[in-house]
Amino acid sequence: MSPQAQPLIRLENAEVFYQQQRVLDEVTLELHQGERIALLGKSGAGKSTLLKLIYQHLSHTDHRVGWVPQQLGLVDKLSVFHNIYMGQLDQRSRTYNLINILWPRPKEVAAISQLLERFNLEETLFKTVEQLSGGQQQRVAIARAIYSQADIILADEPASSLDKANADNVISALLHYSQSCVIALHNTEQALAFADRVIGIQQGKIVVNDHPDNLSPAQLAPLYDHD
Ligand SMILES: Nc1ncnc2c1ncn2[C@@H]1O[C@H](COP(=O)(O)OP(=O)(O)OP(=O)(O)O)[C@@H](O)[C@H]1O
Repeated sequence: MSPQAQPLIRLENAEVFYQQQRVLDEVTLELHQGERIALLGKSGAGKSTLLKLIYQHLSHTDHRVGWVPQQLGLVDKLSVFHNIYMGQLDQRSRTYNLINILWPRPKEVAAISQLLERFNLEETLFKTVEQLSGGQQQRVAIARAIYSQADIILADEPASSLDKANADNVISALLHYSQSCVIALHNTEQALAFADRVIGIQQGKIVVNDHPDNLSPAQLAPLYDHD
């Protein structure tokens, strides 16, 4: 990345309040194309709030954002195919969408099946989301963000319901398919292994913002200390 590159977004002394309580405080941050960022901090530190703020800022740009919230945003009564297909609804004509919703075309079925294989979900293609486990649903939400061909994926603890093998697989798929991503995590080792920047939040303030080569698990441990 060239240091002169125009950032995707820049936050300067950003604050967020919920009911007069400040939950993000003086956040100054730039995100650049191509960066893989891990967001760390204990529960309630402000990770989701920061991701939502980043999402709001990106939605005012031309960049396509793949958004994987903690609640996943899937439609329970629809199939995995339909949920993932919805990731590209705005890129296709209304007629093509209608045809695929009623009679999924072999081309789209093949593309989505291939993605599902990456997540060990190939058996679930025409199951409804409500028939899947929490961890399977989490992987479907990530597959949908990838299928949407986003410039940047914002994922809020995408590996929280997964065992280590699936969690590693999900993170590596996110890295493989996304140009840029910001991933909120609780696992410091995972963050140090994949990210090219680690941002640590404590009580709404950014207290770490560095390359993993300059950080150790011991340096990140205070992020998880009790208040
Ligand atoms: N809608 C809301 N109304 C009031 N307070 C909120 C709201 N959403 C979050 N908060 C508060 O803002 C603070 C930051 O919450 P946030 O969800 O950003 O933390 P987090 O680091 O993502 O936590 P977790 O790891 O548990 O998801 C917390 O104190 C939380 O209670």
